[in-house]
Amino acid sequence: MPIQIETLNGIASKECADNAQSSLSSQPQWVVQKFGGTSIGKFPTKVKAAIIGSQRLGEARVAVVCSARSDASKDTGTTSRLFRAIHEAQLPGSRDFEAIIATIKDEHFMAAERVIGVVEIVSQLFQAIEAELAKVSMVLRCVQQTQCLSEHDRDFIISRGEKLSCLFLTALFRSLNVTAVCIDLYDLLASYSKDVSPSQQVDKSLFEAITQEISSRIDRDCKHGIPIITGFFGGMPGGLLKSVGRGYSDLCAALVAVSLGAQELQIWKEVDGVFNADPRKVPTASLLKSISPSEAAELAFYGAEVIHPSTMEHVMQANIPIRIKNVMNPGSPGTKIEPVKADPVQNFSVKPVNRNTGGSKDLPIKPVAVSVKQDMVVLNIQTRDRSCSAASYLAKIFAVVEQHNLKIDLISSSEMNVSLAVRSSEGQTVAPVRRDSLNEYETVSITDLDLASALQAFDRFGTVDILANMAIISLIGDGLKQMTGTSAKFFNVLADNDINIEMISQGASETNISAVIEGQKTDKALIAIHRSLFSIVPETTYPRIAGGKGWYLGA
Ligand SMILES: Nc1ncnc2c1ncn2[C@@H]1O[C@H](COP(=O)(O)OP(=O)(O)O)[C@@H](O)[C@H]1O
Ligand SMILES: N[C@@H](CC(=O)OP(=O)(O)O)C(=O)O
Repeated sequence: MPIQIETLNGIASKECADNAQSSLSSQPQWVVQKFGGTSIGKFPTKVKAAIIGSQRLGEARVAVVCSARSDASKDTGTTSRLFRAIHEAQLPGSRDFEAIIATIKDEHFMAAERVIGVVEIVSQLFQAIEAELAKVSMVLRCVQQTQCLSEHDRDFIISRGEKLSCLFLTALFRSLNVTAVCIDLYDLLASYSKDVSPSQQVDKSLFEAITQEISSRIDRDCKHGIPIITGFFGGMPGGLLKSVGRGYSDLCAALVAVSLGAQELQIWKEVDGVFNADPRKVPTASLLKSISPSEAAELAFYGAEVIHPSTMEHVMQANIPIRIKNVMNPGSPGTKIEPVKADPVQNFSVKPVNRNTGGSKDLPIKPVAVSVKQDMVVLNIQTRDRSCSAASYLAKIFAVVEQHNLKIDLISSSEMNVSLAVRSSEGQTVAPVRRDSLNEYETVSITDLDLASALQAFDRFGTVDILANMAIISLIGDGLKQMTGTSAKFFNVLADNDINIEMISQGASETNISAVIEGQKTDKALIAIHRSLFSIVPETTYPRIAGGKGWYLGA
């Protein structure tokens, strides 16, 4: 049996792996490593090397959290395929879901044969994969017959993507004689989640129950070796997909880190860390060595796909740093998100002090990044009833927003007009046209059901303009509000590049200035803003930010 192990430093022997394992049991501290679907799909040997490399350092036990594998991109990955299978099963008479499940099986089989060198382990893995997919097919057939899909069914089906991924990685380690145990968190708090109503509060006590259960599972099932944990966890009211959405495995990793009291949570990506702009769109973007939790949360929410927005809160409260690392370049230190001293009122994000009046010297002196969030729809709602008070008008609008589950990312309002930038649900379209009569909405392509029904509700008390295919462009940095002239420069750059601004938001957050622009102009906007606002020149030439040094606001 081949027992050579590829490590970060080359090839190690079985002895090294055993040493690593024995050092595990004597080391109480944990490092939690989360790997995304494309990393596991495209670079499994690099993922394995990153895990074993960390173990060999011997300083901590490693716990691994896996997302569902994707061979090429997230769109064609296992989770997306499972979503499509669910969609097909809901179409009366369609059997196409069976072909999708067969494709998922083939992809996992091929990966196993390609990467795992021990025939016996590969065949055991095949059986385990078949058993999981048989359960998925059974639920899908049932959905088709009954034409009824519960959140519970949806969560179960989607969760199997992470289970397959963990089975694969566990088998890979077994083939290398490294002890690894697959831990499935789908049925975490099973009794709790079955009884729980979708309106149940997602509060501190829920997360405490979840983290307690995770730690007792790991303690019970994996006394030694590497726990390989599904990035899907059960127990969220209304289901994980409804409450957290795609990218949920970052939150799972955060909860695992909290439950183990980890010394660090590592999110492994295919980029070196967080850059001051999307490095795939802005070639001159530079890597940020560290950012604050509030900046990371804002960046995540406003489009940087490096980390899920829900990840920060729990780990920061538990005083656990996050490090973003690159599977392709494990030697690079990546980006660190360091917990800041908790403010009892503001939770983990400590309010920056006004620099103009001599604030803390720890504060940054420039915006840290620019980001873009695509697929936004702007609804401009204007009241028809002038006699109604502004307060009751706003109350009506927000009641509709809540009832129809709209995800609002930006709001701006005057007395009788409200503009909402909302996300159109995944894979659902809204036509890029303005319409102001309800009947006409039906003639355009709004397949987003929540949005379509919300529009009908808004139409009862206002006239609605719809702008589709929009994007939010955001400038992010702690204390931005206090940086004199920053927003003027931001908006000027957009104007100079002939980019129209549909909506502006500044002031609600200390950390963010945002504008809504046409989606197709975002690349141009990103490059122009990065060029103008992120150039560093010698300190002496810098004149313009009160209290700042070394950062130049441009020409
Ligand atoms: N500020 C940013 N810093 C780093 N990556 C960013 C940023 N904004 C957007 N991105 C994008 O986030 C993605 C993160 O990396 P990757 O590991 O490829 O993603 P995934 O987990 O979706 O496979 C990249 O596609 C990168 O282009
Ligand atoms: N597999 C899930 C959850 C996830 O977190 O994915 P990733 O880590 O690959 O972004 C999804 O595709 O949404």
